[in-house]
Amino acid sequence: MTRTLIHGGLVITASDEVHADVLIEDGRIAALAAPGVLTADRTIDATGKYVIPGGVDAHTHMELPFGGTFASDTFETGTRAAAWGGTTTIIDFAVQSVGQALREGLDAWHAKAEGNCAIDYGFHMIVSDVNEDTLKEMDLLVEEGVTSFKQFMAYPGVFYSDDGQILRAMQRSADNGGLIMMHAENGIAIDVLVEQALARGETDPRYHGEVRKALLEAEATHRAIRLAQVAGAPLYVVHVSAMEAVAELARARDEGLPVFGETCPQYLFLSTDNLAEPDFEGAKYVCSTPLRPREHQAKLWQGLRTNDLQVVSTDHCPFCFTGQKELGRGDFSKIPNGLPGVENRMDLLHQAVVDGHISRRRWIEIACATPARMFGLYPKKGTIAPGADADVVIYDPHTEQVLSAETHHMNVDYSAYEGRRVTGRVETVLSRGVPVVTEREYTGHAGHGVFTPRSTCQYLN
Ligand SMILES: NC(=O)NCCC(=O)O
Ligand SMILES: [Zn+2]
Ligand SMILES: [Zn+2]
Repeated sequence: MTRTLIHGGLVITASDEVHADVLIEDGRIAALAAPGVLTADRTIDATGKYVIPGGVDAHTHMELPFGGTFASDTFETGTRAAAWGGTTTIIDFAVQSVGQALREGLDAWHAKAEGNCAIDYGFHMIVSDVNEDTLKEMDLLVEEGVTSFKQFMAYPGVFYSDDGQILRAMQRSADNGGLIMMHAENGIAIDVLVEQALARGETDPRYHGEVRKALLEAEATHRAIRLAQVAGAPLYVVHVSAMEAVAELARARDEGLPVFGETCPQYLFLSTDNLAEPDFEGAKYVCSTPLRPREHQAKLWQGLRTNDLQVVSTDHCPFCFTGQKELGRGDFSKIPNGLPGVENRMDLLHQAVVDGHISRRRWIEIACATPARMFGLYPKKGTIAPGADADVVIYDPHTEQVLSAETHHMNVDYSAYEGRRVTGRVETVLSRGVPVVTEREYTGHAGHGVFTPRSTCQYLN
């Protein structure tokens, strides 16, 4: 059994910052000790670097079918890119199509992922068809480690659930311990506004942002919160972008309700200015919930600082500009929804530390520890402590890099952050003690990553 020592770095977790050596044995963290005390067969020098837990990205969509095409990252390319960006666990969304059993959808996602992943992975289950059978299946999924379920108040005719279906799923999750994750936008009202905009000849990407109004995100967020309250269930609202939705979450949390919110780097760093880029370039930034005017960003940062928002995930859902985003030329509603970002999250959030939006420990909390706790993976994932999986990143906080499609590893022909200069860079990544990225060379392989069953949300126990 090889013993590896990470020597001389600043170990940062959600709760501590300490100069310590980290001993790894048998894929797990064996000990932390004062520098120089421990010895091992192999030593990684982390002098002047941060030693942080591998990122936990709780919201990805590899190979998602959407709008007549598929998200362009496979589990192989997407998890490799995640590793390059310092993320060592993803939780992807298996899809139940209408008329299908949950089991069928989940098995299909296992088949896509198994043997192909560079890093560990889990699944949430998208529930598109709430009926008696589906509700019973939810209990079984919780038992096998798929403990969270996404429902959509948007996309009528595709993923959409009405309020009755949502309430029934929430009641079930209140019983079986599952966590409902909500895409909170009033999709019925949005579809009316889409039709009216197109009838006026408003077809450019920027109209995607105009019809998907902040008030319709806030209204749906409020409705989801109250439905969860009636059901006696906890609630996690995904990809929050509107400040009015943050206010709904803050109010509910002040009332003591177990509601949680996630935002994404695109809402913190990009805006409707990007959606308005000419020559159809705005299509690169079409996602739902949509990018908002800049003034929303300050409220999202504030929400992250005050813990009204708890998690930053990517909602990584890449579509190439050529051939995929282009499906919506002349009709913004046909642009496949989603942005690439699984490789960029840890760096962008480190830049937020540099810019003074959050502290170093909060960086690790929102990107590693809290998503692990929220989705039942802690302390196996999300921290550096004896017994935890040795998912560790050596992070160079000083080197500058320029984000670009020329250099990224995601299987997509553009970067949403093209040309952006950030300070900090992943140097080495270990997944269960195995080097996946070694001094900026890829040393991982497809099939190293394994399905990781999860317990229920650890904020409710
Ligand atoms: N977010 C987005 O635009 N695409 C992925 C699907 C979803 O999360 O709603
Ligand atoms: Zn969504
Ligand atoms: Zn998503």
